[in-house]
Formats: sequence, structure tokens, C-alpha cells
Amino acid sequence: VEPAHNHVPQRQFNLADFDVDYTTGFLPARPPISRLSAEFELWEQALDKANCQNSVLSLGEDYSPEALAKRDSSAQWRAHFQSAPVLPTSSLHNDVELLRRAHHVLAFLVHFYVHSTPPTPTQAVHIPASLAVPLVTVSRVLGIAPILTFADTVLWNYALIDPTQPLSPTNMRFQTLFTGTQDETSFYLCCAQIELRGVPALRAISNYENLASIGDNDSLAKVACVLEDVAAVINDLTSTLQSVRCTCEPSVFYHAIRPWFRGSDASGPESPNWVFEGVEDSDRLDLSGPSAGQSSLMHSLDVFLDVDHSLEKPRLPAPSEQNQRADHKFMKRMQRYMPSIHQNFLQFLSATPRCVRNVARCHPSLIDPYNACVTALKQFRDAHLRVACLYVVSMSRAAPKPGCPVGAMMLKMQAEGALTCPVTGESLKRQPVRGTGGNELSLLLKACRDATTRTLLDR
Ligand code: HEM
Repeated sequence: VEPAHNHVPQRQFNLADFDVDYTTGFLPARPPISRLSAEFELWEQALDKANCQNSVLSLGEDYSPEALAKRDSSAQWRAHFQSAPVLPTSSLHNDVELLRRAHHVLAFLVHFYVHSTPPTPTQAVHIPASLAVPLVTVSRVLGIAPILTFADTVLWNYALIDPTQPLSPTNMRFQTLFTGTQDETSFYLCCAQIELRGVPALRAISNYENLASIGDNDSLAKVACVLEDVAAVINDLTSTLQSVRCTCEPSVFYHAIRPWFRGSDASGPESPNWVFEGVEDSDRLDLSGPSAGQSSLMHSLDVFLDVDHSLEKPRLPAPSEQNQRADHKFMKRMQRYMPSIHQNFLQFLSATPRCVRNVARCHPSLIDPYNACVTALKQFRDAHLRVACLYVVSMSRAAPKPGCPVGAMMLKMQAEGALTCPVTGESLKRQPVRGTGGNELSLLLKACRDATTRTLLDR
């Protein structure tokens, strides 16, 4: 019996059906809109006050004199939402660009609201209904989690520097920033550059899916070309990822930018969840912070190559004890933080009748090109582990730099033998280093890397 993948595909694979553009990929081809209509000025004006060089807000966990000087203006900014009306959103529901802008604005406002509040770790953070209800409503229409996502910070956050020129890494800026630093811009830019460089891989995958048949020499040569193109893209993604080190300072990332990203679960399972006032079942919402782990491009590469992060398929070498302790559901869960149409894209891709790993297994000439792709992705994850270690793990262990009052205060307290910080109440015991989604970081990243290695085929 001929394998199923040899037959003419029953389905056309069309990127455009999934709102994936042939030149900009998962980034919208039309630049995201920059303001909602007048009826939503309540939100837009609040964002204006938070999103500028002289923002009225400061990080609640920052006890520097400059931050303390903004405590009153921060409190006033937040108080405004406690008495603000719950604006109806139905006028946005038929326009995906307006819905995305609303999600972007509201999700940034929620993070500004939560993280400008001085922390009280034993008490739940309450998000007022004026923010919580419209955010949950527009999120349900978009089919995306009601929190700041990779889409809000990168995909739906760009603007063209010169609107007469096409989108490119040198012709983009970002509309909303927590810190206004060049480091934050560079971090989003690195992610956007990866999305753009990934587009030829998406086109190659779509060409593969649409090949009339697979089996004859001509079609096998075409599959080998697809795999070579995808491997070249992944190698470039690794260089782009590493280039972030030149433009984004680890201490700025760790101490000034990343605290704004923290989601409801960032301090681990025991910390109280955020409460969305006016929302039923608020405790069942998906509320992890934004992560490039939500990049549909990276998931597309995994799905195309059949990387099994869930440890469901029999692969060798068997997962280590450490791999088994990691959160196997992380990558699957991150898909809920993508726009639903991109989730559908991944589902469609994963349901392919011609999984390229199976095809390569049946055709020895494809094993090397296939393994070269998987090796490139494994090398991306090795490089990513080093970046995450430099920006997160080492920063969490390093003595704080001068000018980092939060870290300095915590160290002083620790030296004096205190178990909890008297100001924030935070435990001073050494905690496992967690990702923005609350996962134990190195366990998770190594498990993702090792799942990639297990995808390699034997020669
Ligand atoms: C300074 C740069 C970066 C740092 C510090 C960093 C850090 C992290 C951390 C802490 C995680 C754990 C999951 C979580 O968010 O909770 C993670 C996951 C992830 N990140 Fe990054 N990241 C960086 C840049 C990027 C870029 C540019 C990409 C590519 C788009 C990327 C792709 C991923 C992916 C795909 C995951 C899921 C785990 C995996 O697939 O290995 N990261 N990252």
C-alpha cells in the first residue's frame, strides 16, 4: 500500500486563509491602527499618560526616590479606573483591527495598573471592572487570552517610521513601551525581526504542503530544497536572537522591563491570582505574562518538523528525569495566547497527512536535509538557553547594579537575616528562577531543547 503522503493533497494549504501574509507572516500586513475612536478616549488617554518618557507611573516594586516621587500620580491614575464606567465594546466586534487595538490598549493598561501598585504578595490584585470586563469581552471575540501577549507587544505594536516605505526591521518602531528605553524597543525589534525572517520558511512549508505528490525523484528533490530553505532560515533566526545582546542590556531587561511583563502566575503556584472584577470565573482565565514562547512562527517550525514537547510520542533518547519534571504542557498552553486564527493555522498544519518527519523516514535521501533542519532548531534553542541564562538566571543571582534600589534593599535585608522583606512582604528565601509564565526556567528551556534533539532521525 502506498503511504498516504504520496497522494495528491486533498486540501490546499493557503497561508492567507489563516491571516498569515506572504511578506509579513504573522505580523499584520497593514500597520496596526494607533488609536480607537472618540468613545474610547477614556482608555487611550490613560495609555497616553502611562506610555511616555515622563510617564505618571513607576514600578510599584521600585523604591528609588524617583519612583517614590511618582507614587501619588500613580495612585491617582489607578483610582480613575476604580470609578470609571464599563464601556460597551460591541461597536468593535465586527472589525478585527479595532479589536486588536482594543486588546493591545486594555492589556497594556492592566499591566500598567497591576505593576504600578506597590506589591503586597499575600493579597490578590484586583483589576477594576472598567478594565477587566471589556478586556475579557474583546479577548473572547478574538479568541485570545485576556492579558498582555506576544501579539500585543510585538505583532500589533508596530508602526512604520516612514509610512511610504514597506515594513522592514529598519522601518519599524513600537507604539507602546513600559519603560521608553531603547533596550525595550530592541527587545521587541529582535522578536519582530525573527518573525519577518521566518516568512520564507512559512512559504516553503506551504509549497511543501501543496506539492502534487511525493515519491518520484523530482518531488523528493523539491522536498530537500524546502528543508534546506527552512534550515537556512532557522540558522539566521539564531544569529538574530544572539544580536539582541548588542542592543538590550541584561540588567535593564531584568530590573526595569521584565517586571512589567509578569502575569498572574509569575511568582509560582502559591501566589494569589489576579481577580478580574465583574468577570465570572475570573480564576479560570489564562493569565500568564507575555513570552516569545507565544510566537506562532516558532510553533510553526516545531509543528512542521514534528517536535513533540508534550512527550506523547515514543522518541529516543527517553526524556531525562529533569525533562519529565518540566511543564510539558507549556508550549500547548502558549497557543491559547495567540490570535485564534493563528491557533487554527497550527492545528491545520499539525493535521497534515504528510508529516515531513514520516516522509523523511521513508526516503533515505531526505534524512540528512531533515536532520539539518532539526539540528538548526536545536542550535537555536541552545543559543536561546544562553540568552535566557544571561538575561534572567544570572541577573537574578548577580549583585544588583548601582541604581537598582529594589535589589539592593532585598540583599541588605537578606544579610540581616530577615525572612521576608518588610516593605513588599516578599520571601527572601532563594526561590527557583521562573519565566514570566511562572515556570521553572532552566528545566523548561532544557526540556524544549531536548524534545528537539529527540526529533532527529537515525541514519
Ligand atoms: C532577551 C531575549 C530573550 C529572553 C531573556 C528570553 C527568555 C525566555 C524565557 C524566560 C522563557 C521561558 C518561558 C516564559 O516566558 O515564561 C522563554 C521561552 C521562549 N522563548 Fe525566549 N527569550 C528571549 C528572546 C526570545 C526570542 C527573540 C525568541 C524568538 C521569537 C524567543 C523564543 C522563545 C520560545 C519559542 C520560548 C518557549 C521555549 C522554547 O521553545 O524553547 N525568545 N524565553
